[in-house]
Order: sequence, then structure tokens, then C-alpha cells
Amino acid sequence: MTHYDLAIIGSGSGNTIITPEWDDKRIAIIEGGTFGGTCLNVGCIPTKMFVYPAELARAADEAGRLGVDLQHTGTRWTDLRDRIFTRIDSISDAGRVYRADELQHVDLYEEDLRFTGDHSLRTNAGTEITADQVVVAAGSRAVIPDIPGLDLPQVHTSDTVMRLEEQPRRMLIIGGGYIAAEFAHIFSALGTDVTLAVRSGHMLRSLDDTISERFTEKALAQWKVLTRHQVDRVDANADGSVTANVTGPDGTALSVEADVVLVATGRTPNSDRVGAAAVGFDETEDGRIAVDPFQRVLRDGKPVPGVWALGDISSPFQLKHVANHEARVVSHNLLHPEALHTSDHRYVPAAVFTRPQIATVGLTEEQALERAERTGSRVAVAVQQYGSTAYGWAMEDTTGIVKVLAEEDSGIILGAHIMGHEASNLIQPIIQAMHFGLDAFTMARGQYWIHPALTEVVENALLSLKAPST
Ligand SMILES: Cc1cc2nc3c(=O)[nH]c(=O)nc-3n(C[C@H](O)[C@H](O)[C@H](O)COP(=O)(O)OP(=O)(O)OC[C@H]3O[C@@H](n4cnc5c(N)ncnc54)[C@H](O)[C@@H]3O)c2cc1C
Ligand SMILES: NC(=O)c1ccc[n+]([C@@H]2O[C@H](COP(=O)([O-])OP(=O)(O)OC[C@H]3O[C@@H](n4cnc5c(N)ncnc54)[C@H](O)[C@@H]3O)[C@@H](O)[C@H]2O)c1
Repeated sequence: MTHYDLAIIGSGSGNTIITPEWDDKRIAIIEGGTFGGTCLNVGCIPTKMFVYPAELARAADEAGRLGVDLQHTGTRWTDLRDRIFTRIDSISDAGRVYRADELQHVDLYEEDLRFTGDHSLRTNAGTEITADQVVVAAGSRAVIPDIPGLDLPQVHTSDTVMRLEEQPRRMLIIGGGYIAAEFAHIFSALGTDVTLAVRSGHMLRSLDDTISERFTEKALAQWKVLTRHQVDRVDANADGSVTANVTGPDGTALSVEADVVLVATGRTPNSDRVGAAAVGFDETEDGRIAVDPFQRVLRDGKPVPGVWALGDISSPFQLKHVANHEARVVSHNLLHPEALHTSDHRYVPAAVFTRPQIATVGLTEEQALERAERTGSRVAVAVQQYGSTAYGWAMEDTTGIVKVLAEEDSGIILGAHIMGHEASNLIQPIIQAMHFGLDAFTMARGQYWIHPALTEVVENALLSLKAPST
């Protein structure tokens, strides 16, 4: 049995904890999958490397009505795929080699380890290690619903769909959340015929209703979206394709033929994969390892000394920037036990890199109204069209909106929801204002806004904040 000062389970965000301050200590980093974790290998990075070419392919649709005739004449799938993964795989390999071979004080274990005690871990093969401090950064994995046929080779998750041998002609996507929206955009833009089977009436239901409703309209206009439809089973056909039996709201049955099925029905934390329950760590209702604001793992509501968790395994957000933030907090706390930091989850933003792009931060309108009831305040809401600003005219934009919510009297910004071109960039000044306590009125009038940049739509939204009743 080898003893370490620090053991880290998971080489995604957990890998960033190995800083020069640990150079004179012994560290074990444990990775049972691909070095670098989800974001690098199968998540944020490759998806966005597909989204950008998808945007270029879609430009052909936009340009015609502005008087520029472009044509998307084809996608070289294998070139696109190989360019992306040549880059990603080499980053993953280099990270692996650095940890495994180049750092003398770090040992890399390339198999799954599970807790046998608070500070002891074992592999299935029997390797055992112990550590004074353990960081659990073991992430989450795709959920596969219990639907007959989802074990067929034509059925993929986000882990495998980006590495397909050839671009599918037809794809059925099960789910209506982040991953469904992003892959519908990618594959459809590149030329695949995309159908989505969405359980509820709207896509991206976790977002503000205005965005979810307007996005669903846009989705219906560009993909085949079967809202309120449930996939009952998937069967293989003799020609290598599959047929999905789908049931609609009134019980009507439908068959959807596809070459590939993408299951995008959420991700579950890997708490079971590290054996968290066996050693009695607290878990949340949705199976995450429970932590306190200092990222300390809890048992019976109290911190387990020297055991920390971060990222998807403990976070309700399942976002890389949150995992990174929590890793910075854990990193500090490991080295400064006398002055612990807490994680800041007040205003967690997110973007969905679909078409149109979406970005969100803070409360939805529904949540803001609930808050107003509790606090006795009033909510001001403004929805500004991109098309009402000069840059929006230049784009002839008919889709983009910025919705902002603020407390009516104080102007405290409660939330912002943007759908349209570069939403993920446009929202950043609002995230900054929320974090640094800048109210909507000061934010709007207390600075220059470049004319005629698209940011003027944010300025105008802030200026037109009005209470719903006025
Ligand atoms: C398709 C897709 C697109 C995404 N796009 C975005 C995006 O654009 N922006 C964004 O913010 N977020 C995005 N996310 C979410 C983001 O990828 C995750 O929130 C983030 O990667 C979580 O990081 P983590 O460090 O918690 O876990 P991971 O990076 O998943 O690392 C955990 C690692 O632990 C390993 N492991 C698990 N159990 C064990 C064990 N018992 N022993 C040894 N090793 C173990 C796993 O193999 C894994 O490599 C996306 C996710 C997906 C799937
Ligand atoms: N741009 C980003 O930041 C980004 C991109 C992709 C993924 N992610 C992260 O990854 C997480 C997982 O993404 P996701 O899209 O899988 O999850 P999600 O929670 O966003 O969406 C899951 C969807 O599947 C549906 N669903 C669940 N069970 C189902 C079933 N049995 N049958 C049919 N539909 C079912 C849900 O109604 C929902 O529409 C996200 O929550 C997000 O945090 C982030």
C-alpha cells in the first residue's frame, strides 16, 4: 500500500490542483477513463470545435437575404473530425505523459479506484493507496434511459457521436436539453437530417420561459422536433439503419427511421463509481456527493476531515467554469486550512451553443417573481430585440432578444437571458455587473457603449426596464 499526501480522483478539473506548491509532496492522480476528463475529450471543447464550422455552414442560409450568395456544398466529415481530435488527443496524451512520466512526485493510476475508508482507496484488481487529503473530482456520465434497443451499436451518447466513422444521413436525438440542442445544430448544419424526440412541450425547459418558448419555435422551423413525444423502442433494420417507435401526446404512434440515435437525456454524478455511499458520505436527492460551501465532503451533515469534492460529482450546475472555480477553491483550502475560501455560486452563467445561441445568468422571470413575493419588492422586466439596434439592422436580425430582470426600485439586476448572435459574449457585462453589485441604471448610463456595436442591445434593454404592471 502506498501512502500519499494528496490523492485526486479524476483528471478533468482535478488535474489543475497539482500546482508547484505541491512539488515537495507525494501526489496520486487517478483516472479510469481518458486523461483530461469530459470537457477536453468529449465535452465543451470538441463540441465547440464542431459548432464553429457548423456556424460557417449555416452562414450560407443567412447571407442570401442580405444580397450575398453563398453555398454550402458539402462537409468533409473525416477531415473535420480528424482535425478536431488530432488536436484534442495530443493535448490529452501530453497531459498524461507529463503526469505519468515527467513529474517525479506524481503517480498516475489509470484505473478506477473506490473508497474503502475516508482516506483509503482500492482498485478492482486490489491496488490500494492511502492519502492524508483526498479530492473527489470524478465527474458525471451520460444517462441511458431504460428503453428497449438503446444498446444497439447505432445508438450513441455525446461520448461517441463526435467520432463516428461517417456523417450520418439521418439522426434521431432523444432529449431536449443542452446536448440535444447543440448536436441538433451541429449535425443539421453539416447536412444531417435531424429529428428530435422531446418529452415535454418545449426544448431547454430549465431556461427562462421566454427563451424556452422562442427557442422551441426556432427549433421547429429548422429541425423536425417532435414535442410531447416519447421513444418506446428502437429496432435494427436489415440495411444497418434503425427504426424508432415513438408515441405522441394523444397516443398516436409514429416510426422514425435513422442511421444514428443520439441519447441526450441528462448526466448522472459518478458518486457510485467512487463508492461514496459505501463509506457513508452524504448524497443529495439527485445522487451528488454532498459538500459544504468550502467543498468539504459531508457525513451526517458534518465535514469529513481531509476529503473534498468538486465539479459534476458534487455540483448541481454540471458546467466546466463551475468545476474550475471549485477546483481553485479546493486548491486554496488544501494549502490554507486556517483561512478557508467558500465557492461563489450566486450568479452562475451558462451558454448553449446552438442555433440561435443562448446565454443565461441569474433568475428566470418566474423565479424573480417568486423572490419578489417573498421580499415584497417589484420586478422590472425588459425584452429588447437585436433588430431594434443599428448592428441588428446591419444583420437584418429578426430573432435575437435580450431579456433583463431587475428589482424595480434599486435596479439590482436579478437575471439576464439572451438568445441570438454571440449571446455568450453579449451577456458577460451583465455577469460582471451582477458580481460586482452594479445596478442596471448605473450600468446603462455610467459608461460608454460603443456605437454601433451589438452591445447596444444590452444597453437598450437596461434603459427600458419597466415593471410588468406599468
Ligand atoms: C457534450 C458536452 C458538452 C459540454 N459543453 C460544455 C460547455 O460548453 N460549457 C461548460 O461549461 N460545460 C460543458 N459541459 C459540461 C462539462 O464538460 C463538465 O461540467 C465538466 O467537464 C465537469 O468536470 P469535472 O472535473 O467535474 O469532471 P470530468 O472532467 O468528467 O472528470 C472526471 C474524471 O473522473 C474519472 N473517474 C470517474 N470515476 C472514477 C474512479 N472511480 N476512478 C478513477 N477515475 C474516475 C472519469 O473517467 C473522468 O475522466 C459539457 C458536457 C458535455 C457532455
Ligand atoms: N454549453 C454547455 O454549457 C453545455 C453543453 C452540453 C452539456 N452541458 C452540461 O451537460 C449536462 C447534461 O446535458 P443534457 O442535455 O444531457 O441534459 P439536460 O438536463 O440539459 O437535458 C436532458 C433532457 O433529456 C430529457 N429526458 C430526460 N430523461 C428522458 C427520458 N427518459 N426520455 C426522454 N427524454 C428524457 C429531459 O426532459 C431534458 O430535455 C447539462 O445539464 C449541462 O450542464 C453543458
